Amino acid sequence: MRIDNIYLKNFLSHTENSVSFKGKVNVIIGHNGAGKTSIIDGIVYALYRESNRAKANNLIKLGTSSATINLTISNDNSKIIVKRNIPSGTSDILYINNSATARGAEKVTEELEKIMQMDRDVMLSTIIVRQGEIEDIFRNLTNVMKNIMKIENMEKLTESTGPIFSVLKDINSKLEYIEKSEKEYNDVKISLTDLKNKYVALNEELKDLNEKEKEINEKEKEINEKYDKLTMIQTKYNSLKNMLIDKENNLKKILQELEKMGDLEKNKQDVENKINKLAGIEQARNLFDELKRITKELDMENSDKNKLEIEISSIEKSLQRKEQISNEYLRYVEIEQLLEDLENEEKDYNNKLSEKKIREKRINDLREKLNRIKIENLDEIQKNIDELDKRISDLRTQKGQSQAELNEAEKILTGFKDIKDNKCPLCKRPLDEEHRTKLMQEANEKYAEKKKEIKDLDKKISEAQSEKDNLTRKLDNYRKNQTIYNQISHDLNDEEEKLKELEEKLKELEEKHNYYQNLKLEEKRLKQFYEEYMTLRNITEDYLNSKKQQLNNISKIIIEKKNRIDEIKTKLGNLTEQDISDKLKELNEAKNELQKINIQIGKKKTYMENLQNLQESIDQIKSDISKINFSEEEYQEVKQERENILKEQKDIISKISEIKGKLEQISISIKEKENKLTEIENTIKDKTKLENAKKKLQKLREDLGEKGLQNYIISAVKTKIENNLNEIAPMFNLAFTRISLNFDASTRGQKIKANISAYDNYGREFSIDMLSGGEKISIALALRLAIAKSLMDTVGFMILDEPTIHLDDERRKELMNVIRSSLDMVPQIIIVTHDDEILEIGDYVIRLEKRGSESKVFEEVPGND
Ligand SMILES: Nc1ncnc2c1ncn2[C@@H]1O[C@H](COP(=O)(O)OP(=O)(O)OP(=O)(O)O)[C@@H](O)[C@H]1O
Repeated sequence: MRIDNIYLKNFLSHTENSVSFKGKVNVIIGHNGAGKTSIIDGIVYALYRESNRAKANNLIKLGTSSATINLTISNDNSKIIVKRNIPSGTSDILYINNSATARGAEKVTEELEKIMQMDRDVMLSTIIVRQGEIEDIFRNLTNVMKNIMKIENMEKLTESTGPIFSVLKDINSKLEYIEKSEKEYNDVKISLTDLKNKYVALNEELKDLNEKEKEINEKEKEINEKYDKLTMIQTKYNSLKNMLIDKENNLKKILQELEKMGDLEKNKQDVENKINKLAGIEQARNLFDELKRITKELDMENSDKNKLEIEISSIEKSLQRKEQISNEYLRYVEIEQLLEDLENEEKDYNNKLSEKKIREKRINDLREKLNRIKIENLDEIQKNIDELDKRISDLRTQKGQSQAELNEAEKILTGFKDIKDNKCPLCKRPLDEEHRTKLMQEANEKYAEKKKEIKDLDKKISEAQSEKDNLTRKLDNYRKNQTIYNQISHDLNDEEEKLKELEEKLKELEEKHNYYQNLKLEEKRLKQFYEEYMTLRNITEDYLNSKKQQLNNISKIIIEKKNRIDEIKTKLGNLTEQDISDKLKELNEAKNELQKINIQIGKKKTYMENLQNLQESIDQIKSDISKINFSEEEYQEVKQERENILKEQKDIISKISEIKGKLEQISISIKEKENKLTEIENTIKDKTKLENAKKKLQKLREDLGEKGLQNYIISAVKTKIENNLNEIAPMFNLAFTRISLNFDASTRGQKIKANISAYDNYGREFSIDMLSGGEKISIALALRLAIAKSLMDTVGFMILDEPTIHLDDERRKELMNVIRSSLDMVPQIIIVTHDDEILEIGDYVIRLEKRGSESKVFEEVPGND
């Protein structure tokens, strides 16, 4: 069987890669972490669902949720494809020659093991060699053997933590328990007999007590009947007795009350006499009250009379005063009328007066304004302006002449510049240089002189013009002032005329105004009389008469009241107010007393009736009591006897229940003990069976031990492995003729130890430790292949993951030779390495590179570029 291809999707660092193994020696090469070992992990997972990274889910590429591995393997007859998924499930499929032979993870693994003829443990310890583990086979051989022969399960059976040991432990503890139970059985039996004896004795005692209980019950019945009868009579007797006491008490109380009441009729007569005697005093009280009221009223009338007399005298005075000031009042009224008539003229006078003041002020203001305005001689200024005008005109004429001369000079100068035929532009004669220079100089001088002349003239014109402008402005201003002056003078004349008119009118109004003012003064003087008269205006003769009438009426009433007072006083005589109130008090008390006596008399009547009834019922109760014929002594005797019987009965009953309780308790204990005995009997019954089982298990443990079956199994397969080893080893060109393999079970601890030795031509024995590095690697690989071959017919491939790791240069070279030699035994070798040297022995190279977080695969055949 050889490995053809593996397809990895989302497996560790492989996003999606397909790797073919087309050579004999296939070298997977790349840097650390490039994804090399991941390919081997893929192969192992496809074959056995085995993860080298703790758990299967760790094989899924981070950031994805599932991984896929498709492995293609083949032999001469068939092509097998294994499809696996992680997380695993029903989707795993095994195809043989394109037909699905098994489905589901477990089924696929089972079928594959059959095809490969090798289970996972054998494969992983022989033809798949993990990083740097080639020689580990020497150290682990015993374990490898146990592992591949499945002996470790046997060991587990016999270990002190194993199932045989634990069953034995269980049996031992059961036997120990049986021993203890046998002892307990005897103890229980003795105590059971004791209990049964006690039960019989108590039963006898119970019978006696039951007899006694019957007797006492009879007695109890008899005495209860007697006692109930007497109790009924006693209840009746007691109730009658209580009733009698109640009635007698009531009778006593009534008699006491009647005695306390005394001779009520006589008392009543006395009080009634007293009341009759005092009857007149109430009338005297009324008279006294009337006297008090009238006296008070009389005081008030007298005070009203006094007030009226004062008022009348004041009215008479006021009337007198009114008479005195009546002329002033009338004059005041007259003046008021006159003032009212003159009112408008006075107003007119005052208005004119204030108008006069305003006009006077205005005239003053106008005069001040006129004084402030300056008046110039305008003709003089105009004359100066005219002169300036003439001067400017002369200057302009002069400037015109100078300008013409300047133009002339300029023309001459321009004529010289444009000269072409060398003729004088003025005289048109031939022009020599000297003549030309002289003429030019003259023309230039003239030009400069005229220029200056024009400039001076411009300055003079401008000065004269500005002087003229100044005078013109002044003239304008003076003209404006003159106009204003004329206007104000005109206004002033107007105002003065109006003021004159006003003064004349005021003169006309002055007489009335003076008259008005005099009236005003008089009005002021009379005003107080007028106001005083106004306060008295309602006081009249009629008013005085009505008051006098009122005074008359009051005087009459006063006389009437005085008469009535005298009358009452005569009636009352010497009786004082104190006397009256004392007697009234006495009368009220007597009336209250009479009321109380009447109530008592009513009560006395009811008492007398009750007395009669009570006496009758007392006689009746007494006769009932004597009929009952009850004896307290007899009752007490029966009561005591009954109590004694009840006590005795109670004692017997409690004793019976005590014995019954004890009997119940004992019978429970008897039952428990009997159950215990049956239980112990059942336990003891298994003793012989358990002892036999113990012997058999001890034997089984020995047989399954390393010295027994384990040793047998290993020695059976050992010969086959040893033969294979001696067949394979020579292919590595070793200098040994034979290699032996021994498994000894040590006496101490029963552990099997593997011993490998090599023998040379001379029959000398070499232990593994004595061999060279290359020899060790060769024998280790040979041993791995020998084991593999002893379990399967042909070994199709071998996988070596980083075999050179930790090896020095020499050993690395030796290893490469060994690998080359291995090809004779294994047709396909897959080597994982980061060591370029290994490329030397590879005929197919699979290069791995990590790009980002993804592994990329590049396959190549060395020498084919
Ligand atoms: N679940 C995962 N998803 C993605 N990448 C992972 C996962 N688990 C491990 N890796 C990364 O995959 C890369 C490949 O690991 P692998 O063991 O195949 O490397 P290698 O080429 O054999 O390296 P070395 O020579 O160091 O043994 C590593 O960088 C590792 O960190």
